[in-house]
Amino acid sequence: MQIAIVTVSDRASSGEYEDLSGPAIEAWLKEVVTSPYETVKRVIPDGVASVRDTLIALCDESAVDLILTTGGTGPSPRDETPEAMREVLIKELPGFGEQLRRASLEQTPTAILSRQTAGTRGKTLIINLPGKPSSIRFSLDVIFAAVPYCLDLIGAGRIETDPARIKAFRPAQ
Ligand SMILES: Nc1ncnc2c1ncn2[C@@H]1O[C@H](COP(=O)(O)OP(=O)(O)OP(=O)(O)O)[C@@H](O)[C@H]1O
Ligand SMILES: Nc1nc2c(c(=O)[nH]1)N[C@H]1C(S)=C(S)[C@@H](COP(=O)(O)O)O[C@H]1N2
Repeated sequence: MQIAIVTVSDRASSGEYEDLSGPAIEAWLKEVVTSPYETVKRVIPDGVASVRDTLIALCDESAVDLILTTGGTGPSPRDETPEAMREVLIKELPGFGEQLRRASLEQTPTAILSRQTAGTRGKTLIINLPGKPSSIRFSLDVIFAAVPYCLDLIGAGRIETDPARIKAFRPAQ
């Protein structure tokens, strides 16, 4: 089981500030995922080509099971993660973005500005999260129950979670 964490940020990738969002994802996974996995980390600039090429390489060459991206989903000119997703995904799973916006709107009115989505390419599930480090824990908390079953369905590796934190939902077969 390989999980990739991709930080999409011009300033974090240039060293203007320290990447805090990637490490926040890593810390959350450490707390919640109880089955063995390896992490692959990338910190890349915004832009369609940068995000598309990184995601395609992680799917097609590294064959990672799950990719969590953070950043680049807003309306600013350089926010192009969703445009890159369009060139990468074979099947879109819009429910992840819908749930992130629905839940986040109860916290902040600017959640309406987010264009996060998710989907699959081969046996890889890719999910976008917002860029703000403080949004990571909340975002993963509201979507992750559906992730292990989605990985089962696409033939990716199996994930177990600490049920005290996230109860993975697998419908009875
Ligand atoms: N990876 C990150 N690490 C630390 N702080 C971040 C990161 N991504 C975003 N932030 C913080 O959250 C704020 C809002 O996030 P947003 O995604 O709009 O960043 P941004 O201004 O587009 O970053 P950039 O221009 O570098 O891509 C940023 O101003 C920054 O303070
Ligand atoms: N839970 C949560 N969702 C959130 C936010 C947040 O702080 N918390 N920020 C919003 C803002 S201000 C923007 S612009 C969009 C897109 O953020 P991104 O460009 O960093 O991906 O996510 C939104 N969703």
